Order: sequence, then structure tokens, then C-alpha cells
Amino acid sequence: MMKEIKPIKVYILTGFLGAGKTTILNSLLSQLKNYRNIVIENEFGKVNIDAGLIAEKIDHLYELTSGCICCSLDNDLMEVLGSILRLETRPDHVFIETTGIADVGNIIGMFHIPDVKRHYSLASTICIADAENVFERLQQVPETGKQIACADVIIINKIKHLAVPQLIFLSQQLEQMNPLAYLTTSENGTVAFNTWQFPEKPLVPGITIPPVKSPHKVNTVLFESPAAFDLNMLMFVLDFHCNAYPDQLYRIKGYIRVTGSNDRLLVQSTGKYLSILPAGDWGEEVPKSTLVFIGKELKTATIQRILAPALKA
Ligand SMILES: Nc1nc2c(ncn2[C@@H]2O[C@H](COP(=O)(O)OP(=O)(O)OP(=O)(O)O)[C@@H](O)[C@H]2O)c(=O)[nH]1
Repeated sequence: MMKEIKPIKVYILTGFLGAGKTTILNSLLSQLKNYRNIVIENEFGKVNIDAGLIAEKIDHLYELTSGCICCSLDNDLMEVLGSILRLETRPDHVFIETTGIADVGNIIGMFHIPDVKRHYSLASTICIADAENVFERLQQVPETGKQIACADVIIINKIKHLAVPQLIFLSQQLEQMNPLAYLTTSENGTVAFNTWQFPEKPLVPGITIPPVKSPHKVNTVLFESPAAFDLNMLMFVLDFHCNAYPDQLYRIKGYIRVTGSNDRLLVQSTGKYLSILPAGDWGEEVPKSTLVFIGKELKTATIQRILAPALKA
């Protein structure tokens, strides 16, 4: 009988240029010294400066300098993922440090390709937000908003010079942009690996923060209904909108009920990728459909209009 091989855990690090990705990566690597770790660095230009800054012992460092791995068709990421599988010993973790302006939805999408999924399991997408300038970046660079929206973990870095009220305000703003992510802080990379290793947040936050006037345009719309969806129509409308408007619709997550089934289904989308999979039964819970949409200037009425064809009896 063939021995079952455990998929390699993948962590994607995002965050604008200089936010502290390499610093935090080094801290994580030092905490994971007893494991086999591989780092994939993506940087623009011929010389990968960050490579020299990865201080901790790692088993392999792959440098991808020929373009941004999120947007180039002939990017080398797939090739590297293949090479890793041919190594004598499989690593435990692969860390991918993206360029500061990466469209992370596209990179996440690669880990949903069946052939990739067989060997790699995307454990977490970690966005590092620079406490000193994340708001300015949000206004200037649309990818920053996407990076926050797509994250499973948001680390606010460089917090030393931030007064407590400012830090609370920043945390609230980021939480409002992505209520699905686990939020933590760090100064010079001091963040404990095990605090964010499996940060499954409850789907819908206990308290909803009323929309405040914020300098960024990323927001969340919560859709709740006791009604069941028509599964085929829902797949169609979500797939269509994720593909047609990837620059407006960054992420969808939620549990739904569908007509003709008692099952609870988990809906997830990041970028253009959409999945709807069985997620056990409802247990004590009253079956209902709850979906969180994260994107740019999303309106409740628009989301209701998008979903309406899938709710018709
Ligand atoms: N004051 C302060 N500086 C920090 C902190 N974290 C990182 N830095 C500094 O910020 C600069 C950028 O940090 P990096 O870790 O290289 O950031 P990066 O996101 O990898 O940068 P790019 O690869 O250029 O996108 C370096 O000079 C770090 O020493 C922090 O928490 N506080």
C-alpha cells in the first residue's frame, strides 16, 4: 500500500513594500528551527535583496526575480513548487514572501488547482500592515486593500510609536475591512507562531461595528437570510461576479443552506476562485444562509441584487 504523504503547509506573506515581511519571516523561521522550512522570495528586478536578509537557517531559498508571481503567466512559482516535490526530503513549511504590490488573490488561486492541492495545503495568508502608513497605502495602492481583505491573519507591525487610542482605531478599521481575519500586533517581528497558526475566527463577528467614515474604500457587507439558495444558480452568480469584478469583489465567506438538502455548505472565494463545499450538518443551529462579502465600496443593495436570482423559489 502506498504511504499517504501529508501535504506541505504553505504560508503566504503579503504587505506593502517595507511593511516588515522579511523581519516577521525571520522571526517565524527562528521559532521553527526544528522543522524543514523553505522560503520562496519574489522580488522585482534582477537582484533579490531580501535573499541576503533571510538570516535564519532554512533548507532552501528560491528567488523569483523575473516578475511578480501574481500576474505573469510565465511565472516561476509553479516550477518551484514542482522542484520542491523532487527534493530528497519534503519540507514541513513553505513560506512565500510576495512583492509589496502582489495581487494575492491570484496566488491563493494557484493553491486551489487540484494538482497543486494534492501536495500543498494553504495554511494561512498573512498580511503585514505597517502601522505607520497603512492608511496612506490603502488610498494609493488598491492591492493593499486586497491584501488585507484576503488575509487570514493581519499583523500590525511597527507599533512602538503608536499611541494606544491610535492602535485601537487602526485595529477597528482593519477589523471592519476584514472581520474574518485574526488580528495581532508586532514590533520588529515579535509575533508568536502558535498564536496565529490555526486562527479560525467565528464567521460573523459577535458585534458588528457600524460603518464609520474611513479613509479607505474596502468594506464588508453581511448577507443573512433564513432562505435556501438554489445551488446551481448561486454558483453561477458568484462565479460570474468574482470573475467579472475581481477588482471590486475581493473575498466571500459563509455558510449557506440550499434547496433539497439538509447539509450546511461552506462558500469561500478569494480573487477569482470560488468553492462551495459540504461543511457537516447544522447541529443545534437553525439552518440559515450567512455570507460575508469583502470588497471595494460594496453596497448591501448590490449584494442583494446579485444574490436575488439564486433565492427565487
Ligand atoms: N521601527 C521598526 N522598524 C521595523 C519594524 N519591522 C521592520 N522594520 C524595519 O523596516 C524596514 C523594512 O523591513 P522589511 O522586513 O525588510 O520589510 P519588507 O516588507 O520585507 O520590505 P520589502 O521586501 O521591501 O517589501 C527594515 O529597515 C526593518 O528593519 C518594526 O516593527 N519597527
